[in-house]
Amino acid sequence: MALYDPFGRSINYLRLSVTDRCNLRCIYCMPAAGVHAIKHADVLSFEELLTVSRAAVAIGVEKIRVTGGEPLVRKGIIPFLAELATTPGLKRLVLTTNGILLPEMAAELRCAGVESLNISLDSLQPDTFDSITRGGNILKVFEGIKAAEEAGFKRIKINMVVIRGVNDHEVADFAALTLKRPYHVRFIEYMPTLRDDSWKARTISGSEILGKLALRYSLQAESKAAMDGPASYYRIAGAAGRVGVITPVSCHFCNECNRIRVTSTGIAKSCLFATETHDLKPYIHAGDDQALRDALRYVVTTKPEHHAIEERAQRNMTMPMSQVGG
Ligand SMILES: Nc1nc2c(ncn2[C@@H]2O[C@H](COP(=O)(O)OP(=O)(O)OP(=O)(O)O)[C@@H](O)[C@H]2O)c(=O)[nH]1
Ligand SMILES: C[S@@+](CC[C@H](N)C(=O)[O-])C[C@H]1O[C@@H](n2cnc3c(N)ncnc32)[C@H](O)[C@@H]1O
Ligand code: SF4
Ligand code: SF4
Repeated sequence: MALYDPFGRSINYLRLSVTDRCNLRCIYCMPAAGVHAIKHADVLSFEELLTVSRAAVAIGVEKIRVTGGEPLVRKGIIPFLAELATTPGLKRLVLTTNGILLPEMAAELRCAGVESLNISLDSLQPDTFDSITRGGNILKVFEGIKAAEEAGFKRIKINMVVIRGVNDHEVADFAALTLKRPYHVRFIEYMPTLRDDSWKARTISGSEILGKLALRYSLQAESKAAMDGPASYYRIAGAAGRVGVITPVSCHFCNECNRIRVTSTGIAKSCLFATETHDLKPYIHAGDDQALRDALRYVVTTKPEHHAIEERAQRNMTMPMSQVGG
């Protein structure tokens, strides 16, 4: 069953946040003091998350990306993923993680039926990584990537949020990772989701990033596969992997948006930046699957044509990504 929004976009992708908690505190995602943790009682149980997922698949979702917070810190995540993977009609189950817990969990994730991993890594230098994540141990992420490869994950995507003056000098080094390994290294434009009066100076556009890479490498544009997310991809001549840019700020992809979001508290959002939210809990708690499906269909009808990042930033509207799922 195909699901379309009012702008004719096919909606087949759900980003499901399973927790707001995290073992890191990245400077662009959470305030220094962290965010007020949501009470356990307000977080959907795994059974409830499965109910939402099944309803989404029943109305046309074919791909679910599990995210957070850090999805791997939630106790019981592996059996949950194994159950989710068996949802009839679900074609692809994927997960986004900061990689810290992958050394011990990569093999279990693979066995549970997760098809591919997106791993966030914003620096290759221990000190810079430590200051971006406020204390993270980069060696765990390196080990995690290795463990994911050993576990048989074929398509490992590495996400780097590029921030001017912080890590932009590492862009070419990240691209070099694709020369020998089949990684997809994606450069993400920094979005002002927390209060940041100098965000425009700190955000580096996808085209500037590609310009930097073109100084060192010859890049060939690559086509996208069905159900792919927002990245545009390129290959350095002869490289095993590819590089990509995700340009939420310069807004090159809202016209092909294919997704809705549900948070760990059962709040559905039609857009990452939507101010209107839809509480699914009443339908989940009532055990009314038909009403839940109708509510999700309604969310799709409220999808905006594009985001309003600038207006939000001007009005100092903040949104820790750890609560929405990125
Ligand atoms: N504005 C906007 N940014 C998004 C959206 N989806 C993903 N992003 C950005 O892209 C980052 C990386 O997202 P991922 O979790 O790796 O997922 P993805 O790139 O959508 O997924 P795949 O292409 O399926 O691998 C997010 O953290 C956001 O910064 C979206 O719908 N809107
Ligand atoms: C919110 S995290 C959740 C999953 C997991 N904890 C991780 O870091 O991969 C998902 C993605 O959001 C991205 N993100 C968070 N805040 C962002 C911002 N202000 N601008 C751009 N990307 C952001 C992160 O880099 C990460 O790739
Ligand atoms: S980006 Fe991911 S790892 Fe970093 S603080 Fe946010 S949720 Fe945690
Ligand atoms: S900003 Fe909103 S409309 Fe644009 S791609 Fe993201 S979720 Fe879709």
